[in-house]
This record gives sequence, C-alpha cells and structure tokens, in this order.
Amino acid sequence: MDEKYYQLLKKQFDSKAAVLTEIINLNAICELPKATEHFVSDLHGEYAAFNHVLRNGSGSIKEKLKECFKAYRVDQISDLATLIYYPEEKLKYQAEKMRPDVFDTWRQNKLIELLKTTKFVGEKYTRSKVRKALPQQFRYILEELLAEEEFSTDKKDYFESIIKKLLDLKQLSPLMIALADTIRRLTVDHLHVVGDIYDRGPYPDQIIERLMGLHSVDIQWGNHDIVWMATIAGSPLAMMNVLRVSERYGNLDILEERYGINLRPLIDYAKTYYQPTKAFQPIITEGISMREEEKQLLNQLQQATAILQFKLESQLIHRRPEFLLDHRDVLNFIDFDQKTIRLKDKTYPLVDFNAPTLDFEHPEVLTQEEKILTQRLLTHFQSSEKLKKHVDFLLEKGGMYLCYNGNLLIHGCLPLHDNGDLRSFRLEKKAYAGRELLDYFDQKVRESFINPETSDDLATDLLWYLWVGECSSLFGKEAMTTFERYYIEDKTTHHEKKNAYYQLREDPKTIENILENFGLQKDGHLINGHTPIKEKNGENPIKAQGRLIVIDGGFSKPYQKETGIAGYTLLYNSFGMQLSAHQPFSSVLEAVNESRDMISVKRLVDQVTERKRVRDTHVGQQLLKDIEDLEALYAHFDRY
Ligand SMILES: O=P(O)(O)OC[C@H]1O[C@](O)(COP(=O)(O)O)[C@@H](O)[C@@H]1O
Ligand SMILES: [Mn+2]
Repeated sequence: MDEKYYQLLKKQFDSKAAVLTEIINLNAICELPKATEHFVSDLHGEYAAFNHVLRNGSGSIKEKLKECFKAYRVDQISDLATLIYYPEEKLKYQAEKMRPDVFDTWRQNKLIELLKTTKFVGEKYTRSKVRKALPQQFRYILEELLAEEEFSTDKKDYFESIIKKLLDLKQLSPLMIALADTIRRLTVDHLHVVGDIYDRGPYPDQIIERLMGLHSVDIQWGNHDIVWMATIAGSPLAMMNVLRVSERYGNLDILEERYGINLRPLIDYAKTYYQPTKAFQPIITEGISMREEEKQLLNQLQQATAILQFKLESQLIHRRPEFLLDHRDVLNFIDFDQKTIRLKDKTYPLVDFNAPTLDFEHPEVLTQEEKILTQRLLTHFQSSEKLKKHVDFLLEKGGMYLCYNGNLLIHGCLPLHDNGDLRSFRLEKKAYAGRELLDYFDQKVRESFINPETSDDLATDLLWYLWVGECSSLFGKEAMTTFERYYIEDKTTHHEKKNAYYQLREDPKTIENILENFGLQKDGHLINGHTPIKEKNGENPIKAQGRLIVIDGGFSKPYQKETGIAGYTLLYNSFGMQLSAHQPFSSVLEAVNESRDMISVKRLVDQVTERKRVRDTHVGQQLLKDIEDLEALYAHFDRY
C-alpha cells in the first residue's frame, strides 16, 4: 500500500464514519441504472439542427414524458416537450397568445408538470447528483418544491405562497427555464461527438461554444476538425484548405466576422490573378440569396487558394517521402504545353486550368508575393483568440479515438489490408498499426502545438496526412481527388477508392478483431461517422449484425439530397442502444409554434437482457476501485 496515497485520502475523509458514509454512497451509486449517452457526428457547422437534437435528446425527453404522464394525449406531450426543449421561446409564444391571467394559470400548471418530470428523470440518480444539477439561484426553492410527493392539501397554502411570490417578483418564468434546463441535463448525461464539427455549414464556432457549456462531453476528431486545428499548429497548407472549403461553401463570415481573420490581402491577390470559372462556382444552400459579385469573388478566392494549396502540398510530398503521397504530386504531372495531366498512365485534358503565378519548371514554388501573403494569413489565423480557444477545447476534450463503456468510437476507419489484417504505417523507423497507430497519431497531434511557429516539422505535416492519407483513421481513402474534381471532366478520376475497412466492416468478425485490438470485449460496438449513409438507396447504418453503427446521416445540408435524411444520432441507456433518424430541421420558430420534433424513425440496435447498472460502466469500474481503496483505509484507519 502506498502510504502517501492513504494519508491524502485520510485528509479527505478524516473520520472512520466519513469513510463509511462514502463507501455506502459509492456502493449505492453503482447499483443505479446506467446514465444515458448520446452520440452525434458530422455536424458540419449546422448549429440549429445540432442544438435541436441536443435539446430533445434525440427523442429521449419525449420517451420520459410518455412514461411519466401515461394518460396524456400526443398533443399534450408535444406541448410540454416543446416547453422543455425551448423554454424561453415557448414562454414568449404563450405570453403573446394568452391573456395575462390565463398565462399565469397556464404557467402554474406547467410548473407542476415540470416538477413532476424533474422528479421522474432524477429517479435514476442519487439525490446529491440531482441537487447539483439544479441551478444555483433556485436551488433552495426547488429542493423544497421537489421534496413533496404531490401538492398535498395541507401544504397547499405553502406552495401557493411560493408561487405567488415568484409571480410577484417576476421569477416564475426564470424558474421554469431553469427547471427545463435541469430536465434536459438529467435526461442525457453525456455527449459524444464523433467528429467533423467544421466545414460546409456556417456555424461551427457556435457548436463549439455550445459544447463548451455542456457538463459532460468528449470529441473524436474528424478530418474536417484536424485541418482547422492545424492552422493554429502552424500549417499554411492546412490553412489554404480551410480557406478553400470556406470559400467553396460561401462561409467567409466564420473567418472574417467571427474569428476576426483579415482576408483583405487574399482578396486583392485573388482578384488580380483569377477570373471566375465554372468548376469553382460556390455551393450555396438553397434559399440563401447571394449577389453575383459576391459569388464571383468566392470563385476567384477558391481558385487562388486551391492553387496555393497544390503548391504547398507538392512541397510537403517532397519533404515527406515516408508519407507515400508521391502519386498526389499533381502539379508535377501536368504537361503545361499540351494542357494535359498524366495520372496512373492515362492522359487527361485539363479544363479551365489557370495558374498565372506558376513556374512550369518548379510548380511547387511560391512567388515572393505568395510567400508574404501566406505568412500574413497564417499570422492572422494564429492570432485569432477565439479560434485558439476553440482549438484548445478540441485538444482538451478530443482525441483520435475513444474507448467508453465497452464501445469504440472512431470518426472514419481503422486502416486494414484487403484480407482484414491491420494495415501498418511506417514512420520514424517504426511500423504502427491498429491502436498503436492511432495512439501515435494522437501523440503527434498534441506535439504539433508545441512549436506553432514551425510549419514543416513532422508533427505538423502529419496533421495534413490525417486529412488526405490512406492510413489516416480520419480519412482512409487512397487519395483525395480535389484537383481532379476541379480540372478534369472524366468523372472516373474523381472516384476516391476507400480502404478495405469500409467493405470489411460489414462483417462482425472484423469488428470483433478490432475491438480486441483496443482491449475491448467482443460484445462492444464500434461507432463511426464520416461516410454519409445513403438511406434513400436502402443503405443501412446498422452493420455487422449490430456490432457497428455509422451515424453520419447528413446533418450537412448540401449532402441531404444524397442521404435522403438529415442525420442520425444514437442513444445508449440502461435498456440498450437506439438509433434515431432525423428529418431536416427548419427553424426554432417552427419547432416551437408547431411543437414539431423532426425525428422520423427509431431503430433498436441492441437490447440488453438485464438493465445495465452504473457498476457495468466505465465510471462504475472506477468507482469500484475507489471503494476498494476506501475499504482498505477503513480497515487500517488508525495506522495512517
Ligand atoms: O463535397 P466537396 O466539397 O466536393 O468535398 C468532397 C471531399 O470531401 C471529402 O468527402 C471529405 O469530407 P468528409 O470527411 O465529409 O467525407 C473528400 O473525400 C472529398 O474529396
Ligand atoms: Mn469526415
């Protein structure tokens, strides 16, 4: 036994009685039902839709209400659910619709329903956890109100006086809002974000801010997150890609307005050298209007940053032969006289390929003007306090993968050979595969932030590899055909061949082997995002007989026409796992006024034979160890 450790523990629990109380408390917690985990992925800047599934707990709030208010009609449940999802908006809506005295009565009735719901959803937790979930400023009143079974007649006057006082002090609505927040918090205990918060949609920053306010969350980095992180780590190449994708989807506001990055020098440069072409037309969400000049500017900017990206990428490919990316050195495969490119022994004509600043002998070299521009832009990125804060949060809460409660969470894939063997990647004279490879990547990602002023060190370059590499668990395709998609008409060149994993993952044996490689039991699950599930073509997100679930259903608006739905989310509670498919989210206003939920289908992935308890979980295992230590301390209390 470690003397020091026990002495420290004794300081925390300074009497035998205190130790005993804690042992009993922890033991009781272990017997409670497992808390609910919520999984989302591929949010791609769609804040409103994400916020909605967070608020409705992917349907779990409604489930609870149906159990708690068995006699209620569907519309009564929906009405109460909306109040819990959007308390402020719903209260405002009712206030506008009702006479003041009717509104007061309505609020009093709803308060009783909210109290009942809070008690109901708090049942599976200890009283101390429920107490902690109550908002500080109303804790005392709420504890009083919640302590009662029903609004009993002998205490009727007492309650009425509390409510009247709250009304007089204009505190009834704030209290109801606080209760609704508590209910949501108690219904879903923990959120997993399986990658790709950034790109395509307009508000990734708002998503991060929302995540920062949650009490329990983890993130598995996606390829679209890692490139944004790489800008802070000092990669000009990743920065060009971030700029290019933002321009492609008409999202300059996130850069200029919200991260405060000055794009003026880039705009001047792009206007000087580029004219709009068809392939670079920005992709603008339906219903959003944009002036023609603005579209033209986005087009020019996208071209400029694409060429700068290809130049910088070529430099990286030359300095990192170990990345095996030679086949992606596209600028060096161009015949500039013929305006053709040679790829895999075939020659293709280039369409609208304009690169006025390119030196044909050394296509990877930046002009002096471009060097200065790139450095200025990178300094702007790295000086953005807000972006830095967001990236720090991603580093703190995120990782390449996560093992949690017996399940494995990875954004993309685990690189495999065609025969199912783990595919290794050789770096720094060592071959890494499976979990070891992902641990290596994880460590390098963190290392890349140690020297943000160096742009070409291995760790920073690896961040780019994670964006485009076949052995990247965040990407896992043979090549990213960005160049071909812009400049070659022949669509066969656009195809991005996926790593064998994406086929082999249909087989439960593959998943079992992978889980084993990560030290997990065979009955766990693997959870992926990254590849949109085309539900409208009959693709099933539940694969390998339920061992694998792919939850990228397309929160991303531009991808919804391909998937046919608007995102999957997964819930894992004490009864098992459940997948929800969502319909497109229109607006909070519609959700409130029409009490709409936008959940289309629910599918049971797995049902447990015995209700899972805390002791069967990750947290539970830790608690059991704590109990052991406390028991040892209790037995030899006087010795320490
Ligand atoms: O839809 P876009 O903007 O053309 O982007 C396509 C590119 O995005 C990728 O699909 C990567 O993004 P995802 O991680 O969202 O799949 C690449 O494989 C592909 O080249
Ligand atoms: Mn992805």
